[in-house]
Amino acid sequence: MDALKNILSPLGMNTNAIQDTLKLVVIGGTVETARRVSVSAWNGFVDSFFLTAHFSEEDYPYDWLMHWLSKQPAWGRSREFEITTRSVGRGGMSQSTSGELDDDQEDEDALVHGRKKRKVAFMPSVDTTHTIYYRGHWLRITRTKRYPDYGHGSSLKISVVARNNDILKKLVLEAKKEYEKDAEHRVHIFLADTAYCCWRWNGARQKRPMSSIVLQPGVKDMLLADCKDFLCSEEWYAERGIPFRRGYLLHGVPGSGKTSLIHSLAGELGLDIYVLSLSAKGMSDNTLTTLMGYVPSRCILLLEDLDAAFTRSVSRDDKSTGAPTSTTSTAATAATTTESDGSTLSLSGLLNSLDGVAAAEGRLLFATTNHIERLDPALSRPGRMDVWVNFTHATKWQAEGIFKCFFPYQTSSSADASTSSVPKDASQKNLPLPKKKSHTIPLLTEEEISELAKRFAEAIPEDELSVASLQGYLLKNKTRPRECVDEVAAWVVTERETREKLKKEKAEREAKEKKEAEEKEKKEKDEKDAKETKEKEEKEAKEKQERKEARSKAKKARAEAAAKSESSEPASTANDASTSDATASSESSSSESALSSSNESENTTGNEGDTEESITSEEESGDPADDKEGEAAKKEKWVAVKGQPLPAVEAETAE
Ligand SMILES: Nc1ncnc2c1ncn2[C@@H]1O[C@H](COP(=O)(O)OP(=O)(O)OP(=O)(O)O)[C@@H](O)[C@H]1O
Repeated sequence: MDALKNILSPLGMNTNAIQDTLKLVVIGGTVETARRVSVSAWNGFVDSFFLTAHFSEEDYPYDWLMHWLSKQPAWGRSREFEITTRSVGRGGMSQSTSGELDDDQEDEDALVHGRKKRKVAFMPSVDTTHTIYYRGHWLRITRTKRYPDYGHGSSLKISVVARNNDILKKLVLEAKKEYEKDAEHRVHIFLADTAYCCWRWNGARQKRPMSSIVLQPGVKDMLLADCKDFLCSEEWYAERGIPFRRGYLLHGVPGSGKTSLIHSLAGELGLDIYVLSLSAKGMSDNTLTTLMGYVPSRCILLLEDLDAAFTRSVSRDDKSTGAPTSTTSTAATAATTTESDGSTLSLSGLLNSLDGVAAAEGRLLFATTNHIERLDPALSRPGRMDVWVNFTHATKWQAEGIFKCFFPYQTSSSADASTSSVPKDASQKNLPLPKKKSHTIPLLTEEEISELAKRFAEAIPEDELSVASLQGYLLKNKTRPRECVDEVAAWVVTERETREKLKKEKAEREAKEKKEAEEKEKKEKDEKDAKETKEKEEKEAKEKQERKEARSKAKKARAEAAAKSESSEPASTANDASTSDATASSESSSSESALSSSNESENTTGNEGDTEESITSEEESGDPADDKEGEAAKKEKWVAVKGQPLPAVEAETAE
């Protein structure tokens, strides 16, 4: 302190005030450090007595626990809330116990201004710890967000003071049972996320009763029995060494009930549906294999519009046999197709992921397609697609069935009642009763409905209209059963006309597109040809120009040589004859060497020069102006080499 005083005193500062401040800093720091150490020591001490379980949002137990917690009053009494309109967990269940903001909780389906009321629920906020008493133990529960910036990735931490983890096991089991009980009436849908190579829960749909699907007699029963039989035959498959998988190929016209049947089967069998689109952006062999590896054992794996993936990008390498291949060969064939969006998928990759080692056991594979003829036989062979079902346009039998599904009838006991009765018809026995009267449907007797259904079916042409279009017509007339039958014949005519019109328009559009494509192709070809011709002409002109320049250069050189020899001539005349001859011959040889050097310079371009020279001599003969110049040059040369025999000069000129 004294040392500090010594330092500060020359600066003229109030040393007492600074000392006090420093004391405060030191004391404060010591107290805070002591507090932190004691808190962490206490936490460590407490944690040493606690068993802790972590539940991640990506996995099912998180949903079970969240669902269970939503039923716990203590969870609902939390003093810090997150208010949400989103349903909690995959079950789509809101936090019923944590308090609803709606006044009339009973009227769940009520509409406000034509929209369904949104339920607002309280949820304990993240990063707060709640204590819940459960079976003689205090549970400390904390919900945390692992990636707060991205708004997802919640996890749950449950700690309990206990000797072993039995209490946690019991808790998870109980939560699971409750969750499954509540989810009994729903089908969970998961979609493939190609970006993160995982399955994302997409919602829970109400189960669709099998009776609402109208197919040819026996088809539904056959499929249901087959699925049930498969699901309980694991041992049978294991004993025979057959992979425990089964594939169903539902093919046929659009709007014939393929997807609806799968949803209905999932509800009946209590399975979740995992939907995979092979033509999804970023789908590759590796992504597909990884996704297949994450498919749980008892579920429905749905590959929709299988042919669409093939027309888009999937191709099969020539060598592939369609049998399961090794990873190396998959990687090799993966390179066969690469889309601009980065999707790389090969048929070998698809086959490999369907029944390779990483493929899940115990799953039911359902694939739908509108164009079975486009599928590779390796994909649809037994073992991959064991059961094939063809879906056609509506038959009269189906028309009758779907009519009965739409219009419930009254029983004799409730003849005067204003509500619909429970249908007795076997095909309608599973139809849920309407919760409340939403529109006025006249209740007809069973006989009348049967009669109307028959008349309706008679008016529907066999195997011409899709069941979806019949459903559309019935939906439009859902409150007018009698008028619906009276007007059906006219509707069929209109429908035919519309279809014809659409067909014609489509044909015209296709023809137009084809014509446009052809014209475009022709135009492109013409443009290309014109461009090529122009380029050729330009090249030729350039070459000609270059040759001309070379020629004029050569001529200039010759002229210079001739001029030089002319200027030296008077001097030579003064000398004696012998000297003159010698000089002349030496000049001539120098002019020759000048000429030959100019020729050499022309020839330095190699082969091109050779060609040029031959062309030049041809051109020279054809061009009168050049001829004149040539004559003059010859004359000059003659003057330059006079005294030498003419043929030699000519020969040289020709050179
Ligand atoms: N056989 C059927 N029984 C009952 N409803 C049907 C039937 N076929 C079609 N529908 C109705 O038509 C609509 C379309 O059916 P769905 O999507 O199942 O047809 P799809 O064959 O899968 O068509 P796409 O091949 O175009 O996918 C649904 O609303 C469904 O209720």
